[in-house]
Amino acid sequence: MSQPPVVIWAPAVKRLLHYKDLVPRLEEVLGKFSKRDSAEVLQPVRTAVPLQKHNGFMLSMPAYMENTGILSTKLVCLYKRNEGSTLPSTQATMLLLDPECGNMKAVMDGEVITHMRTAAVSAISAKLLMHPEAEVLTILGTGKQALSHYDVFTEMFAFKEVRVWSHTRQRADMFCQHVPGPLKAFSSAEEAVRGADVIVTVTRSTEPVLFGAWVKPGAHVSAVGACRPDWRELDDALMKEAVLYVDSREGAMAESGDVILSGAKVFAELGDVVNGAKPALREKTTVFKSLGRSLKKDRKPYVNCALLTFVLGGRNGSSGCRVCSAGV
Ligand SMILES: NC(=O)c1ccc[n+]([C@@H]2O[C@H](COP(=O)([O-])OP(=O)(O)OC[C@H]3O[C@@H](n4cnc5c(N)ncnc54)[C@H](O)[C@@H]3O)[C@@H](O)[C@H]2O)c1
Ligand SMILES: O=C(O)[C@@H]1CCCCN1
Repeated sequence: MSQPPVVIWAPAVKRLLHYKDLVPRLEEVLGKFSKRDSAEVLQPVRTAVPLQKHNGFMLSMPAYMENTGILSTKLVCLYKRNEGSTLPSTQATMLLLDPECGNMKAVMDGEVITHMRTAAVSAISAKLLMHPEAEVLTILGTGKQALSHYDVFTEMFAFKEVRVWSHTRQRADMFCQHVPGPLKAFSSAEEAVRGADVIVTVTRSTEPVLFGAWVKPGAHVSAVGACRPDWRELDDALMKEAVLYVDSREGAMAESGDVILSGAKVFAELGDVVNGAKPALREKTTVFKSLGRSLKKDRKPYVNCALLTFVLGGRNGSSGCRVCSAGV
């Protein structure tokens, strides 16, 4: 009989997972994914179950990395919470299985993983695409993703100024009180954005919150919210003017309202840039549209929780996963 799975909850994930390890591993897997080699990263269609009664979705995101020996799935519940709700809008669990015999090796909290993975991929986009002398970072949104993006962007880059906007001034002020380091809260998104070199959009908005007319030419945008085909965070002007990078072409065409509804053309995947197959056009205005997974009804591999199991549960010789052998 197989051993019961190891349970790794949020405090342990926080202890184990560090951006300095996560960022290079994610960069490596983004590159592997863009080569479309199914022995490297195979992530079939993500299934989305609408929870109409509760205004949400349950997403099932399996992944297999044959060469690395990783089999996993992430389950995400995504809710459109009412304003003022204290419940998280995104909740996630990860299951790590042994690909040799199918037994479950670990059950992991997926919330911290989702916060950190998403922010780390945005930071990779900035590393590759922002102007090398970028000085001003603006974050639109003040939730969980805003915090993880603040953490990794300030760890990796030396911005002279960090600005934050939320759709209520109170939220922006609260965010500034809770994070260490100098931050400026703004009541107007336009004022927060004008002159910024890097802009991160991490809101639950379904309408544009960032407009091309405000964006400084040559700025880099990491657009993280709006993950449904009819949701927007960016307006048409920005989507059409900017050079568009995505995590997956298939995902962007299937899921991103910003891409689908604006008719913008994808220039490259981040993995293409990592692989040297496409250039990083730093001097242009660039948008990285982050989605993390695909709903498209095809069998193309995709990348998301595979990235995290690669980091958390990479094979350690023949003895099984690092997480289990570490006995966490
Ligand atoms: N791309 C990815 O891989 C990925 C991963 C995780 C989350 N997300 C998305 O990122 C977004 C943020 O996630 P989170 O976990 O930080 O959520 P959260 O609920 O913690 O924070 C959301 C923020 O959006 C703000 N907001 C809500 N409605 C708004 C509106 N109409 N206009 C402007 N701001 C509004 C809230 O005040 C809050 O600051 C969500 O859309 C989520 O689905 C994307
Ligand atoms: O890839 C993810 O994990 C997230 C979950 C929430 C919606 C957007 N994508």
